[in-house]
Amino acid sequence: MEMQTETEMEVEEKICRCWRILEFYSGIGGMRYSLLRAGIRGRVVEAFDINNIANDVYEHNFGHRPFQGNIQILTPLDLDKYEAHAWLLSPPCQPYTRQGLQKDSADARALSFIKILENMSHMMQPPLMLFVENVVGFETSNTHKHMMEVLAGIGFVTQEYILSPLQFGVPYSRPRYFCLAKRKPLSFRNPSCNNLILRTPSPFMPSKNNQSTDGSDGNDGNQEEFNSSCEPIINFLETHFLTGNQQEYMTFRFGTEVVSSPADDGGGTYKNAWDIYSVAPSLIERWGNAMDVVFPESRRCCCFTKSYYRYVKGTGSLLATSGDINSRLEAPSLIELGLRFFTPREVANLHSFPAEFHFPSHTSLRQRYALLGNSMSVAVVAPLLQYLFSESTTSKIPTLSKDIC
Ligand SMILES: C[S@@+](CC[C@H](N)C(=O)[O-])C[C@H]1O[C@@H](n2cnc3c(N)ncnc32)[C@H](O)[C@@H]1O
Repeated sequence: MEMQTETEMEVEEKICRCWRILEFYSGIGGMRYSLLRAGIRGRVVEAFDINNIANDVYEHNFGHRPFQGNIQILTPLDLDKYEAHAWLLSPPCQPYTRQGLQKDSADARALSFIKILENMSHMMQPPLMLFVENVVGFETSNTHKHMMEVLAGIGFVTQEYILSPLQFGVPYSRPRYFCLAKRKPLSFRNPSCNNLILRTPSPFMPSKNNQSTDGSDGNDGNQEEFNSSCEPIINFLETHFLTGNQQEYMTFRFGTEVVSSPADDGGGTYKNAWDIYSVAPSLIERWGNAMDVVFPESRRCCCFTKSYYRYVKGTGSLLATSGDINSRLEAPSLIELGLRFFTPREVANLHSFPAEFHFPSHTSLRQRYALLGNSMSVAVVAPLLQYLFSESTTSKIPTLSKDIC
């Protein structure tokens, strides 16, 4: 009995030591996987998303169904009740994408984010830390300007980054904007980066994998420079889709270890995988010139968008299953390269989602691609979160100390 009480106390103490975190626009849980990978002692006290299917996936993987509804309806009082120390937000990016109309704050999809920012100014206890993810282009928007004004008004100090998985050894080009904000008296470990937009992870990751991109165009800096330090795409492929030669290559390079998950996506529904992932010759004939073709040995592929698989132009790379990287030049036609789409599991691997991540069986292939396309790179977000939560010692916590021992 005594033992039992002791254990309970330990458990309670552990819970007490957690940061209380809110995850807005939770989707399929990219932020939550990043928190896990970062090893943050935090508890997601609530997640919020309007999308039913995204919430199914989140619940399937985390055992908790996010609050389903429009974030816009949340009041300062509602938000205060969560007593959260940190807010993680990845609002819709369509208002700011280069391909879109760039309606910015006039786009209805921007309203919930603007509303939640404004709510912060009216809260009794605004969060102590904030993390925002969006597309490149957000940093020049009106919404961004408004965000910075609100944050400054309630005593936040900020650091901003534009980073891509290519800078973290992952052969995947997905540059994204990130804002890290801490409310005074909390401070960043590296305050010399306050009020700057940086294109390098060096302030928080001074290691061989990251390379300075200061002065780049925001699209990934010097691609060739990154390519040499990235793993080959083959490491992210489902091994049961590899050809005999490619499997030999894997065995030669990595012994018998299987790097990517060989499992199907949870439901076991897609047995004739080759058929559903191969690119139809008619599509190759029509759009071949616009296709981004990569090989298993390639060390870079393009960003997968939510329209991948529905469209081939500009939505993500296609994988050549015959020949090698030199074949692109030698092959008389793209059709000979045996092009196929990356599978959802492979896209998840390139997003650095853990092998335990699965889709519930009722989600369709298109829904899986759409949800993944909206999600984020855990390889990039995890170290950013680690940096955000570091140096936030309890002695500096002004008012919300009751949950932190
Ligand atoms: C860019 S995605 C974020 C995805 C998420 N970070 C992930 O890892 O999957 C934006 C998400 O916000 C949700 N969303 C958009 N507007 C919303 C609103 N007004 N209220 C609640 N959720 C919203 C969408 O359903 C979508 O899942």
